[in-house]
Amino acid sequence: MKLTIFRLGMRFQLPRGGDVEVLRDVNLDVPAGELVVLLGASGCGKSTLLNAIAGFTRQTEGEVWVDKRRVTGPGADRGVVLQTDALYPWLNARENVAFGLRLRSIAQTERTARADEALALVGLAGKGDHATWQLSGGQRQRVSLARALVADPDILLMDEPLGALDALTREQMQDLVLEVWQRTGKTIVFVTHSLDEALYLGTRLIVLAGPPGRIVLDEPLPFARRALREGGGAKIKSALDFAAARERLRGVIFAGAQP
Ligand SMILES: Nc1ncnc2c1ncn2[C@@H]1O[C@H](COP(=O)(O)OP(=O)(O)OP(=O)(O)O)[C@@H](O)[C@H]1O
Repeated sequence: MKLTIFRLGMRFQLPRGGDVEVLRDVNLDVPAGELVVLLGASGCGKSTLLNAIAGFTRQTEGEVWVDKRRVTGPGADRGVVLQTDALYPWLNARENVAFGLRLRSIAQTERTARADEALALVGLAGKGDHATWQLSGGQRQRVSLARALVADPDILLMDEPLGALDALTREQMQDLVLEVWQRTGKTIVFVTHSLDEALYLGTRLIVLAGPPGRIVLDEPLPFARRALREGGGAKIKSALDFAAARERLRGVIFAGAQP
């Protein structure tokens, strides 16, 4: 489903009076099925933008639309995965995935079937009965991803979902994100401050600079589709054009402006 961000601005009130401008005039049109990566230095407003799309915080200016519906709060049309997994320790993996369906009064058999299907999609088939403490960090983030997917949202919002993982697990999870994207065709907005991750995962790259956060680069990327065609990333990440793109991007981020 299409995502539209129109003249979005955000100011936060400061406790001692006054306010701080965190986002200014952000405009973005994301067609259905695109994998958009939001990249920018720490504090430039990436999470603030994602939270506004999720409906967790209300922007002070502008509008967010999912297809023809205006976002005014959280909704089942947007699934969210955060850096910390926030799984309920008293529930097993399947129950964690199915939790949102329970709140929507979906019958137990359907909840179980849908949770198991979502777990299979993230490579955790047969792990539904596992307690959360029996799962590795990567597996816990797979459960979080399954939990976001189980309600079949139109858009998947991911805020540094791989940021807390070790380097090897992170690479495997990047390929999982690509696989899930290919199999589900979801529109994904993925926040990261890793240049390599952004270049590898996105079909479109948005660079934010700030404060106040604004878009300084918006361009298509070829590497994700190449990785899916060629079945893996190691060769792509060490290719000359990937290294050149990384260097150029580094310049953009540190200059905070277009090259
Ligand atoms: N509720 C709030 N009140 C005041 N300032 C805030 C609030 N939330 C965020 N900020 C400020 O807004 C700016 C942007 O924060 P945000 O978390 O969106 O950045 P980010 O790009 O996601 O950073 P990081 O990569 O470090 O997570 C920061 O300077 C932060 O301190």
